[in-house]
Formats: sequence, structure tokens, C-alpha cells
Amino acid sequence: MTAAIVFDLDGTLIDSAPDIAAAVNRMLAAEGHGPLDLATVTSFVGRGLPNLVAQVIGHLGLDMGRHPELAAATLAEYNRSNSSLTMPYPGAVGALERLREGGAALGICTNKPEGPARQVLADLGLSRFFDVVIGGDSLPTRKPDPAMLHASFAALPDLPRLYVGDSEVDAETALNAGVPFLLFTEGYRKRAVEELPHRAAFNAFADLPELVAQALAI
Ligand SMILES: O=C(O)COP(=O)(O)O
Ligand SMILES: [Mg+2]
Repeated sequence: MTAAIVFDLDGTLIDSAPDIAAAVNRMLAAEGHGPLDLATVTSFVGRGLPNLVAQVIGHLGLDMGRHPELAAATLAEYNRSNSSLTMPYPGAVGALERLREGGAALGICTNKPEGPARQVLADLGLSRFFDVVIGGDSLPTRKPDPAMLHASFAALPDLPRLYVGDSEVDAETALNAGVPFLLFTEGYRKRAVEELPHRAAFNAFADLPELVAQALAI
């Protein structure tokens, strides 16, 4: 099972949408607006925080000219949270343990800004698994540009590569980077599983180590 395996974060290893929605809603409350529901905010996750805030502004018909200010306010609110509404998906920690025990090197490639990504990993006791964390503001471009994924693998040993993610953006990133993609189907995906290019799909993390072994055997 020796491999370099890079994971997406939001909607893949962790269900973080409740904390993201709480941060958005604290920003909106400070602006005098009512809250957005969880499903609406979740549908905006995937292309990074600036994009998420642009979608909030568009959804509510606010002034796009205030985007920099509202994005900064949302990031500040998110940074103030202690990840208390965020949970690893069931079985994710056990799967990471098994993959590490099997000799895999692991990394994170997320469009979430790097600071909050590192913070939530620390808050949930997950930092120890990962040798590299690349966030949405780590490089000049974000996923689906493949640069973040290339940088993640470049920081890991030169082993067979796999990327694990939950969304259209992740599938496109893997395709752009030429890396086999494993799709977690219980995250924040919008389209049908069949519509996303993937090597294999899974809905339970207990199945991931076996899926990795199969993908490497091909
Ligand atoms: O913050 C986002 O928009 C998405 O983050 P992810 O790349 O970890 O899914
Ligand atoms: Mg994701």
C-alpha cells in the first residue's frame, strides 16, 4: 500500500460546512442580514473562501464592490471559531491510521485558506497524519488548476499517486494533474457520481484502504 495519497479537506475528511455557515452568518448578522441555511452555504463551498463570499453576495443581491471587505470579515469570523461544529467523517481517522501504518505518505490539498486548514486539522487532532498542507491561498492559483496538487505531491516521497476528494472541483483538478482520483460520495458534490471522472468511488472510509490497494494494483 506504499503510496503518496493527497486528500481534499472540506467535505472529504471533515464535515466543516456547519462552521463555515456559522462564520458566514456571523458576518451577515454584523451587516444586518438574516442567516442563510446550511444547504445554501454548503452549495457555495468548493472553490475557496473568496468565491464562497462572492456567491453569498450574489445570492443576497448585495454590493459586489464590498467583496474584499466581506471576504475579510468572513475569514476573521471563521478564524475565531474553534471548529466545534466540525467533525471528521465516520471512519476517516481510522482509515488515515491504517494508511499510515501501511507506509503511505499523506498530504492535504484544499481550497480552504491554509491558516484555517492547519487550524482545523490541529483542533481535530489530525495534523500528525500529514506531511504537507497546501491551501487555497498558498499559491497564485487554486483548484481546479493543477498547481496545488502538483505542489502537494512534490512535497511527498516519489511514490504512486492518488488524490481523494468529494467534489467536481477535485475531479477536475485530478484530471488536470493526471492523477487517479478516488471520489468520496458523502461530501458536498453537486452532480451525479457518474458525471465526475473518477477511478473509484466510496461512501464509507472503512473501505478506503482496500480501495487504495486496488487502485495501486492496476
Ligand atoms: O474552502 C473551500 O471552498 C473548499 O475546500 P476544499 O477544497 O477542502 O473542499
Ligand atoms: Mg471538498
